[in-house]
Amino acid sequence: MEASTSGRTYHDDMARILWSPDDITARCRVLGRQIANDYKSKAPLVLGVLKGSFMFASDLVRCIEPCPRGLTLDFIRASSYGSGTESSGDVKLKTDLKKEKVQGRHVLLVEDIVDTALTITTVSRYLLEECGAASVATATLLDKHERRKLAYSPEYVGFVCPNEFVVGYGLDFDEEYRTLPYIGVLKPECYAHLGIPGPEPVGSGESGDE
Ligand SMILES: O=P(O)(O)OC[C@H]1O[C@H](OP(=O)(O)OP(=O)(O)O)[C@H](O)[C@@H]1O
Ligand code: HPA
Ligand SMILES: [Mg+2]
Repeated sequence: MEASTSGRTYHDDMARILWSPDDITARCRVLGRQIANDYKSKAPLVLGVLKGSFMFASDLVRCIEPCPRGLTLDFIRASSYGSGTESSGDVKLKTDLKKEKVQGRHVLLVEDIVDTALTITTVSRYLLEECGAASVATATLLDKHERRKLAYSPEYVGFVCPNEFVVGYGLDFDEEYRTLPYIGVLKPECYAHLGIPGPEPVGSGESGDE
């Protein structure tokens, strides 16, 4: 289970839950129907961006029905946050995708979150410019558009995410909390407990209340 050595669970570390498992399931169904309709005359190559997208990709693809031309699934690894709450700015890609498998394909990237958009931009450029994809679109569960460093508008968005660091349902802080079945915000003391300063508070509000 998710208990730490002290007997605490990940759930105990949550300050607020933003989206429940039911909220997420409902959005997966809506997005799956939209994607099925948009790709009905194409055979998309759905590419999950690991690790964060592992739960969303798994749930979303089961909702993409019907797909009369077929749908193939693969993954690409991209990381830039390491153990912190800010992008390092250096997006490291790891993939064993064969370029010829991507060439001429309509790629649908699946992301857990688009935040600064450095990751999705790097992955999209790689697929279009180096692999010759015919098109690249993105389905992201969360869109934290307030934090963009590069302009990017994902085609399919589950939820608009407030400007806060979120965890759960694939999203991690220092590799933890990915297994939570919902998405939420950690208690501030969790960052101190792990020996890393917490994210900048939202806005400039000195009272801490929104
Ligand atoms: O828009 P951006 O600011 O680039 O942030 C989004 C990316 O950050 C996270 O990946 P991370 O580097 O944490 O790797 P992970 O998926 O293995 O957790 C997340 O899964 C996205 O891929
Ligand atoms: O808010 C976030 N949480 C976890 N990982 C992330 N990667 C970008 N933004 C986030
Ligand atoms: Mg991460």
